Amino acid sequence: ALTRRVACPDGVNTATNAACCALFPIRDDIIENLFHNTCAEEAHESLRLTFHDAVAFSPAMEARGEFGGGGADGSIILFDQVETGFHANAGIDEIVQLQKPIIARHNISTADFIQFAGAVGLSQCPGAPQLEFMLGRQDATQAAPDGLVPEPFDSVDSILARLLDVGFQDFEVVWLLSAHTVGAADAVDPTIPRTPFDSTPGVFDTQFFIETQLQGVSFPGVGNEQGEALSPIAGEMRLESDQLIARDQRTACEWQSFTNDQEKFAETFPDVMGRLALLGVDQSQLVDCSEVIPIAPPLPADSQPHFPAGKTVVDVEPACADTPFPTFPTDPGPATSVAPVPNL
Ligand code: HEM
Ligand SMILES: [Ca+2]
Ligand SMILES: [Mn+2]
Repeated sequence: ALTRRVACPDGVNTATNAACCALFPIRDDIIENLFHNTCAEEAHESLRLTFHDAVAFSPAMEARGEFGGGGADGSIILFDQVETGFHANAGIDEIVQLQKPIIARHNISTADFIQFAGAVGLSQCPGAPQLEFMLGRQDATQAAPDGLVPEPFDSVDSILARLLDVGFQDFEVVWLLSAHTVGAADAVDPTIPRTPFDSTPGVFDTQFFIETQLQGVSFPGVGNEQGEALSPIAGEMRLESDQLIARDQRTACEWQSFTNDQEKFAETFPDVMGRLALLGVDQSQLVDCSEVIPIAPPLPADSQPHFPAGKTVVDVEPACADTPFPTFPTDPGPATSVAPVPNL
């Protein structure tokens, strides 16, 4: 069936719902002036911000009669004096300060902007699936309580329980952690800002799942910081939580299943990110504006799942009892060393 589209006042775009027209100039503004058309620090931090705003929501606390946070309600920016001080939000003040003036120059709720910017930011990353964007969140009237955002030194039990509280099963936590394929750490070891979680932090590929299954051999900086595990290659950071979730019996097979399955991202990541973006949100008035989210470029033509140079299957610590670890070609050349993510 043909979908009736309305012409937007900008004379350029059309939309299935007129309410979505307002998003085109915001999208173009942030692609140009926040992300600089690149999947780098600002796009990565904007994706992380969607999680830290939304996951601060606890039905378990509400059931005990306590305020459990408002979820995807913009509180992390609206009450940034409180929430950027939480230990789990270390370093998030930088993207908050970059997003604030952009929100001020557009007519959009802070809650919507955070989720919108995360989805648009991800579209800058080759290989990423298109995320849904629903418009119409109400802004927070108070800060979220501390203690709801998982930390990299938390136990697997605690991380899985926290995410189950907001509706995610064990295997869906693995789906969510695909985000770390475009990520780096600034605060885990502050002497080495923007140290990536995989060798391809500018690309939404499966390398994160392959490389986290390699035996860790060294620390990239000072070493052995809280929440840090040994990493397999120079310049790469491994979070203790990623190390443990990759090896836990509840999650290891799901983790391994991503190593050679780029297509799997298309059906899994939008599902869990779409639900994350609606935590705590009154869904009765929302408008689907997913059409405004760009389609990410494809992976580079020569890109294929691989072991980093110097690594082979003997370096793998397989953790899935059901299925052998897949084999991959080893990149040629001297041992891979990863450069910090650019800060634009
Ligand atoms: C479930 C447990 C999780 C833990 C313990 C965790 C922990 C962390 C930590 C410690 C960092 C580094 C922060 C820094 O030092 O700058 C990080 C980065 C990041 N996280 Fe997570 N994370 C989790 C889940 C998620 C989820 C569900 C998302 C989905 C959006 C996500 C997205 C990101 C991104 C995109 C970055 C990179 C930010 C950048 O490169 O600047 N994380 N995470
Ligand atoms: Ca990657
Ligand atoms: Mn960062």
